[in-house]
Amino acid sequence: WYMRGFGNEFSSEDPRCPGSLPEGQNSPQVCPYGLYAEQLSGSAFTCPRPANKRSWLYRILPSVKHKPFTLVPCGDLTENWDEVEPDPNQMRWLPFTVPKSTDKKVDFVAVSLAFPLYITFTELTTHLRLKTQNILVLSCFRCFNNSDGDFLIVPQQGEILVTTEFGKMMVEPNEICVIQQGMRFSVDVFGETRGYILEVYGAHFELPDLGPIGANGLANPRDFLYPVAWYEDRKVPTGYTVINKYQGKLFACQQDFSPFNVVAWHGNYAPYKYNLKNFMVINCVAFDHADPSIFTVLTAKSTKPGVAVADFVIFPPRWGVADHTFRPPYYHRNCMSEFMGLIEGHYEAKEEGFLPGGASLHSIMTPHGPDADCFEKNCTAELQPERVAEETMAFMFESSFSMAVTKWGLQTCQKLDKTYHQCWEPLRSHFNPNWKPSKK
Ligand SMILES: O=C(O)/C=C/C(=O)CC(=O)CC(=O)O
Ligand SMILES: [Fe+2]
Repeated sequence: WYMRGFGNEFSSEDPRCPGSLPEGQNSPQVCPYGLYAEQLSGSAFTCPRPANKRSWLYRILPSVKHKPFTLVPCGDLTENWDEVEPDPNQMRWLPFTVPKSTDKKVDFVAVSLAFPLYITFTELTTHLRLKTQNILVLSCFRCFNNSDGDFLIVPQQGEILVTTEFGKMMVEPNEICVIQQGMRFSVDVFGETRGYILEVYGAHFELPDLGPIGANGLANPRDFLYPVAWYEDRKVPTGYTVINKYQGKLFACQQDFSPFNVVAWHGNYAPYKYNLKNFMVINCVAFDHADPSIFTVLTAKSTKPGVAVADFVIFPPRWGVADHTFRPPYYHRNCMSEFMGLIEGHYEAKEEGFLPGGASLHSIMTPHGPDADCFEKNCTAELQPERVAEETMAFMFESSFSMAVTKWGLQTCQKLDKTYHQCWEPLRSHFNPNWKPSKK
């Protein structure tokens, strides 16, 4: 089970150790059950209260007890990290291949982090993440910790079991989870598994402000689920590896016990999950296509008011009812970068070619919009109320930063759809210089 809310002051004890959370203070001289107290700070100590994030962990051994970190050699996990190529073209990728469990690099760390699709070293990275069965190995003997930023994980195929210092979360397609900077975690999969990861630096995800919408709507705080404390007191004499991403490089260290040894914790800095089906969709009920910001689930704000490092936006099933309107997304150029993925179904602006497990990238100011089929169909469609995106879940990582696509994304993955631009080629001029407004 889980605790509900968004960024609350939570507290949780593993039921095997009642009273393990110290009463009335964070750092007693001796903690209950002989535990160590450890604070994890997700914000500067002096951040204003609304942004101040920290948790207190009460654990069997503190995380400092480990052998020194050493760089994971290049040519292994980080080989795809620094080759980046700017390219303003519209890009689309066919569904990414799920590596076979016999392939060499197939745990969460190896597969997920070795293949960044695009990178800016300032504020965010998108990883296209694919993985498979033997992540088991990872959860028993390896965990991961990101010192650089936060991960937002979007499983697309197969459920994942995320074990963290705060407890366990089962996350299935149509759910997302967020694991913040510094949290140790591992991932188990149960078959062919694929998903997307967005990494942001320097900001945590928060719920967007609602302005005139009012106090309720979009993603409601009560639908976010936080894990409850769970510990294992497991010695690993053969060595447990902690992998640490620090300044864009991977480091590994050994310790002789499981890091998932937190018996109790309290605080407002913890991982969480959210089911996208709980999103309260708001849409136009009169005319015109509303801007996609109405579909923002979570936002990582930059220091400029209203400008996000990255927004996580979804396009869920809903009603389309706008009168005298071209209902699909309009043609546009955007000062933000738009990376899209598809969890299931058919996206309205691209019925063909944009497939579950694939992706598209429309970079800053790169023109894009509905393909020719979609345009022709929708200028003549009879405008009845109709369901849009039934059985579909598309999403967008939208960022104010420009992206450079890695060599892995351009070549190695072999999924770049070189024909993407052709979906707009049939668009033809309908211009008629003799057009007259119709008499009312
Ligand atoms: O309002 C929306 O529904 C989407 C808005 C978008 O910007 C996403 C796209 O750019 C879609 C696309 O044409 O690929
Ligand atoms: Fe767009």
